[in-house]
Amino acid sequence: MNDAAISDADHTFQVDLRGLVDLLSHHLYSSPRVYLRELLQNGVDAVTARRAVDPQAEAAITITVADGGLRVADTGVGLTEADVHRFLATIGRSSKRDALESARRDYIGQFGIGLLACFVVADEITVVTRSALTDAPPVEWKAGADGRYTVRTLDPSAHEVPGTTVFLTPRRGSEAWFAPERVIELARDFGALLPYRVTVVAAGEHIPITETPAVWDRPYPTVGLRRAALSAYCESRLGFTPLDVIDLDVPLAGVRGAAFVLPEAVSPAMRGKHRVHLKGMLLTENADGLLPDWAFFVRCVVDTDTLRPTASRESLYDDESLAGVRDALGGHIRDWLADLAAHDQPRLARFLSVHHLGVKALARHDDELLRLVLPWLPFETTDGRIALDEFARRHPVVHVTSTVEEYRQVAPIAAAAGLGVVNGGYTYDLDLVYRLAEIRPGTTVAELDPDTVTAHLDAVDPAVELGAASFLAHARAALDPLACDLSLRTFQPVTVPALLLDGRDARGERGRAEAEQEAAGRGDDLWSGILGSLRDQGPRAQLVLNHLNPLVRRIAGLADPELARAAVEGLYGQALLLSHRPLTSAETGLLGRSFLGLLERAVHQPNPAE
Ligand SMILES: Nc1ncnc2c1ncn2[C@@H]1O[C@H](COP(=O)(O)OP(=O)(O)OP(=O)(O)O)[C@@H](O)[C@H]1O
Repeated sequence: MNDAAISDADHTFQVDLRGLVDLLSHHLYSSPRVYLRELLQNGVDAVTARRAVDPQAEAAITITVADGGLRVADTGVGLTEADVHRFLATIGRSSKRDALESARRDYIGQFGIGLLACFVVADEITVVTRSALTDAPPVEWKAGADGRYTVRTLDPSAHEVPGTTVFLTPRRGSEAWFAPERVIELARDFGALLPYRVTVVAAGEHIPITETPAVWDRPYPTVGLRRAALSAYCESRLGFTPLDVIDLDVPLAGVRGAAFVLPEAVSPAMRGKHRVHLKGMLLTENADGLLPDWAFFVRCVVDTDTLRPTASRESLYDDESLAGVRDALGGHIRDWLADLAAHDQPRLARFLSVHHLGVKALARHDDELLRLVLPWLPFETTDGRIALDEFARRHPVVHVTSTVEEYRQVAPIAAAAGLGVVNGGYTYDLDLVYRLAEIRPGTTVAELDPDTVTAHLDAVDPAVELGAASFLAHARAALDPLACDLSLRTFQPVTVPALLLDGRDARGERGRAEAEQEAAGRGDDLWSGILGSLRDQGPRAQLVLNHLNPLVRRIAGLADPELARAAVEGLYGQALLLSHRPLTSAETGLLGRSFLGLLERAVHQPNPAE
């Protein structure tokens, strides 16, 4: 044999089973509890395979907890000795993958690694199996976590009927996974919806595990009883009493189940936590991606026979089928909402009082739904917390603020002056209010801008304006570098001396003015020149002084330029603080200057006693 012949020889990969089991237990499965799921699943698939050839064959899986160990027996198809070598002893090989496409869809398993999950809790697996397809005697397969296995033929009396029994003894430290109550709990969790009868036998007692048909598939005499049964199911499986129950049924994707409306508001960021069964077997209690993001107000329990699991079988494979199911389930939730809007407004109102945020998120992308739920969606407005549609009926021009602070400060004054204002500062509200114009012809939506508010405030008597001319000239000169105009008006309440109005554009202008000053401070003439040239085009903020306010009346009479400047800067600063906006460095400087200037004047007043 020459060198070339040696190097060309075929070699076979060796698998280090210990390394593989370590990988599975620490990186693939989230908990050793999956060992029971894999055993159950193999039992179910084996029965399915047997029933494909013998539809009348018994279909039962019995888990017996005894002597600290576990025995899982099924009445499935069983294995011949050749099958044992081929399927049990070959990692990654699955008889289900070899099956015809049509039959493959009936099985839960597909990867050929599930049995290894038993090595997460046991050092040895013993399988005694007898094929239902041949007359071959039973075979025993004993495999160790070190990768060695033995196969021997048994006397027919060792397994009198076809089927398979798997024996496990816990590894030291894993005993808790074999405790009867733990086994019953795991079996119920994973197996309650399986299509064949599953029983746990512990201390001589036979405990039924399967509760089929699923609660959503059972017949009920009335709609009320059905709701009550589903609510109780939600309580036991998801831990809350739902506000409402929505039936889910997507026949094309073989998805059935229910969506339960959460009784309390949750953050839109809190998604997932859906319970998904695959052909009855619980896949995960934490499925994400099953519903559109906007449907964060429901939790689902579904059974599906088309969605694909990942190899860990603990989440759904994110593919086109899942996307299709997500759309279809989203459609169900939307239809439910539309139905409430049309036929059951009290229930809709109860739902909206908890989940209006979710519905607003949904309605933003869905005109039809927006039209449907709009009459009941609550918004904060100057007419109180009312529906947008009702508000639009009262106010042909709907003014909206883009921040909560702006609303708090300006809306009461604007409302007193006869303007209708909606607070657009909360999540989604601004978008929705603007969309109103498209959906409701004849309605105008406008940002609450400084000019509109000022125009609605009562002008002062021309004689008063004339008397304050000197003060106003000094004050305007003081505010000009801040890109702010000044006007004198009267408005309620009298306790508010000044109102600072700056729409979104004016805020941009304030930023520009700040940048210009900074550039000038750095001696950057070119940049400050460019910024300066933009100045005249920029919208300006408005400081509106309230001539009903006694302090303002006195200030308006000031003739001393220095005092007038300090006073108006003080009023500007106070109005700015009330608006809760972040201060620019120029504004912080102005506030400090004005406060100290006024303090200085206060302490320099001649003492009448002297
Ligand atoms: N109880 C059983 N009865 C009959 N055959 C079985 C049984 N358990 C396992 N097998 C055979 O052993 C093969 C490997 O099983 P294993 O659980 O490792 O993988 P799988 O079920 O095919 O796929 P998955 O990794 O997705 O669970 C199966 O395909 C099946 O042929």
